Amino acid sequence: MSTTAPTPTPTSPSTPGPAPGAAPATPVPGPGARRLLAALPDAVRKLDPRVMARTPVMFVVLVGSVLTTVLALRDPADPFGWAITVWLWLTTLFANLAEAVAEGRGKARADTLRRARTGTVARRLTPAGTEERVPGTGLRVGDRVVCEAGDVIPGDGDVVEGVASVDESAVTGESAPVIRESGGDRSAVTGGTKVLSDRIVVTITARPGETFVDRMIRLVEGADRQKTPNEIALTILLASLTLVFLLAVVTLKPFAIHAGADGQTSLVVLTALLVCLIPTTIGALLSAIGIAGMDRLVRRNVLARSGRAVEAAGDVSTLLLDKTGTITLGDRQAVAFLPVRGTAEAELAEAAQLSSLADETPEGRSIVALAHGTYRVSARHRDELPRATWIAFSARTRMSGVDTGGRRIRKGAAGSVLAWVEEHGGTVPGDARELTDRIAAVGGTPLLVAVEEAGGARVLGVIHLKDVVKEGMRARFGELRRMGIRTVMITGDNPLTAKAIAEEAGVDDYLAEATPEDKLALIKREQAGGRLVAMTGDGTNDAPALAQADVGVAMNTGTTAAKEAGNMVDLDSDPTKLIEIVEIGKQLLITRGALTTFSLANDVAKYFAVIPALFAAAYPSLDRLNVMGLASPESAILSAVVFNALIIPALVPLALRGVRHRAAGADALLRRNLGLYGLGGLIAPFIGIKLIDLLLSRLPGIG
Ligand SMILES: Nc1ncnc2c1ncn2[C@@H]1O[C@H](COP(=O)(O)OP(=O)(O)OP(=O)(O)O)[C@@H](O)[C@H]1O
Ligand SMILES: [K+]
Ligand SMILES: [Mg+2]
Repeated sequence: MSTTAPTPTPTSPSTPGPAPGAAPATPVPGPGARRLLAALPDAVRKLDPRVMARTPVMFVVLVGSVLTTVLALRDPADPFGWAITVWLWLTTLFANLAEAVAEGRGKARADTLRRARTGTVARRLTPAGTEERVPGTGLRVGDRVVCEAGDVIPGDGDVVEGVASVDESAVTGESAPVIRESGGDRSAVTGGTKVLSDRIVVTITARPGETFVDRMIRLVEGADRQKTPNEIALTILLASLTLVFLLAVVTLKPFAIHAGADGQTSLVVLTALLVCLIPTTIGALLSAIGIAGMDRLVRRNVLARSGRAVEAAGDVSTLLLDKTGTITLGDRQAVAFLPVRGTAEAELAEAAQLSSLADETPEGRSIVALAHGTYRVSARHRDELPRATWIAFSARTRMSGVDTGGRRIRKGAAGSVLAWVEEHGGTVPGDARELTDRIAAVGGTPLLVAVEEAGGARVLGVIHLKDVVKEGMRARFGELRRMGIRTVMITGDNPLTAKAIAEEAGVDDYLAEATPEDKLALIKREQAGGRLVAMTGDGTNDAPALAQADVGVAMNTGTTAAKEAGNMVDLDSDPTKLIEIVEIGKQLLITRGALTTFSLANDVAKYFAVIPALFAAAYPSLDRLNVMGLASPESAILSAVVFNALIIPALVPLALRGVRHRAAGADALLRRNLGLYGLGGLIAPFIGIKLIDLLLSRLPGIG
């Protein structure tokens, strides 16, 4: 992980982090009776017709329950009517219970997060530069606050001054401290986390009540949950099927009367038949499946802002990653100054230091440290040069530097600095290329240093910035390949460095010298080909691309801009987390597909129980359909209703856990699961209904 301080052993990227705030020793309670019981009050509350109306299938069951209740009250001596009534109410309740249990997990997590939000006192800087103490809730966007060792950071913001190690475990559950610093791609801090060492100044970027933790709480509680386009489509399909069955059952009514059943019984029976035929199983489990998918992500320390992004992850075919900080540790440190022939090492080191005095990026700071520490250049401070013009680094110019005392010094990407030298009438020494290529070939980033003074412009030499590929990348990218996902590294760095890192990390392809616009264009091009694109990044220059991608995963270590732009944030800042995200997305799609198939197949079997029972008296030949040999018409119908109700809680664990699958193409998985769950759905009711019938036929009044 890019942010883990060296002292404690960092967790390997493949280990999912513990749940936010979860005590590591306590086992997570299973889907036991306790959880069901805890969810019961919520399930009852969800009987509100306005809530039920969001799931048309279950709304029909609710109406059916009310109807049979009225009928049972009119004929209180009929045990059959009461039995059907009770089981229809249970069907409705079980559906609500499924959703309530799924939501229950998030509620527990929200409670632990709320504790991270307890009131803090902020040390706000006044315009005069003094400190004043204000409550954390009184902060406004743009306020600057000071945080020192031991302080809890009072709100979300960006570090504008200093470096500090921060304990973010209150939010991420990860106990290893992380580095937060101004200038680079690791500048964002989260309110509620704790500074462990040093002093930083933070500019507040979020209003109280709209912080990251606030949003996280709303998210895990499902308060902002909206149906995804896929869920809406499936809900419409289920509603249409329900309507078709409703019409079919209504047209059965004259036949039923003709068959000799008296009007009242036939109404109960027809209601029972309708509930058996409509897709209640999937109707009951649909929202629980979606909630469980989001929850699985949260447990892997990924926050998804929309269910739609989770679904898209299941279909992603291209993954774009930025290099620095995502594939590499991102702590680009200067390790050597290499002068061109005819230039003294000391002159290069001095110029490199001077050009970096105001460069707040990690690269800039490391250059100053190297010049002073290893090359013995005497220490300077920017305040000694009040008349200097400092040129800040930007991803577009790829250069930074200073104009001072008649000298202009620039350092930056080779292409940019060479262009600058030529523009100012200088010539490029023959060995400049040689030096940059030598650094790039080993995966380092060369920064060319050049100066322009009275004598003209010239290249002084090269700074070697070293970066390290994160551990285990190659194996994880191999895994993505097996899932059918192409990985492309995009970097602002030069093609040679990009090639070296791409080969070492094992990505399929790379794009070098990419500007933010290039990154965006690449995503649009992939999408135009009908592919769903995921992007992981951390920098402000990644933000447009993160926003455009179907799945934009921002590293938690990254800048606020990146985190705002993406639709997911990985609290562990592990770029290969996408493997898990894709798996969870696939699992969500497959689970929904499998349970829909099961549900539809499952209803077919109930024809064989209910239809023969309904018409047994009038059309004895229909008894051939009674393949299950059910005891009596009443017992057959009740058995079907009971099975229809019980299958819901029986499938809740599967809906919450998700259907297991291996790394394979989505099509193959889908086909396999359709076969399995279609067949299972067809067979299960025959066995289940027969067993229930055997039990029921022993009860008085039914058998
Ligand atoms: N502080 C700096 N001063 C001058 N030049 C720099 C500085 N930092 C980086 N560069 C140069 O600018 C190039 C682009 O840097 P930048 O950080 O924008 O890349 P990036 O697009 O974020 O890369 P990646 O996508 O790999 O994270 C670098 O390859 C380097 O040559
Ligand atoms: K059903
Ligand atoms: Mg970057």
